[in-house]
Amino acid sequence: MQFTRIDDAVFHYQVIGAAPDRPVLAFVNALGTDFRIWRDVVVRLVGRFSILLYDARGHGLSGSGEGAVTIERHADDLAQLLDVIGKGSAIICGLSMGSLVAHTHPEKVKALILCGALARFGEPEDWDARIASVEANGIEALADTLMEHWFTEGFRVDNPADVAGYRNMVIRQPGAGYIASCAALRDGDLTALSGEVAVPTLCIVGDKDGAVSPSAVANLARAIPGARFELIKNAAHMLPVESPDTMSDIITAFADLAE
Ligand SMILES: O=C(O)CC1=CCC(=O)O1
Repeated sequence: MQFTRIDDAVFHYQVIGAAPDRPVLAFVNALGTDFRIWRDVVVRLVGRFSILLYDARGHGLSGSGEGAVTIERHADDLAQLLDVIGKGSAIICGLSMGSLVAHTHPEKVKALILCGALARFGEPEDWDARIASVEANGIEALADTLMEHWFTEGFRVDNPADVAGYRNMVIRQPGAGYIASCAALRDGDLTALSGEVAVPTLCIVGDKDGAVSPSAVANLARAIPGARFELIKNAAHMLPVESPDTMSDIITAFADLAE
């Protein structure tokens, strides 16, 4: 199956490499992306894990549903999707917005991998300005800036087709879904939850991340009891695209320790 209904929306998902003896590894997307961003990591990890990929509410081929979107609502969707595939809990790896979603339902989490993660992203007025900009001019007006945040200059010079493709991905996200998740990010603050995380946790960030500062991610790791921290060299925000070898090595080593 590739689609399922959760509450008021249809969700696009895939389970890859399912086997009863393999730990479940669920990937949770960043704002403005769909699950294709994980492809190069998934192909490296597929024999080791049962992998769940899905498009978040209002992204990719998943529907938006009605009403406001919050980080908690995104997390409820993930929790229900794990139930749909018959898995009570998983190692959850979230990128950016996905990192907030990843640790909102502790009962569903065996271990956490938080990539380009913060407990709170930006100031509310920045999100309001972004929402106003997308309402007025569409996502396309942001796309070049996003590419600079997502990818290092070296990657952009060496891989212009990939960058053009991911630019297409972001500008083709449903505008209403993108705006709804901007509002979720504006209102989402998991600072109080960070100190309560009780599962093995790894925080990862690229040293050239243009969306979050590596030192802020290091601070998040310090706030989470026992969390490890990894800085990936020569990488920006879109770690699974720019650094799939390093990402998959780090994920495998962490899962070995966490099991
Ligand atoms: O879109 C951005 O600016 C970076 C970002 C913040 C949360 C997220 O998922 O992406």
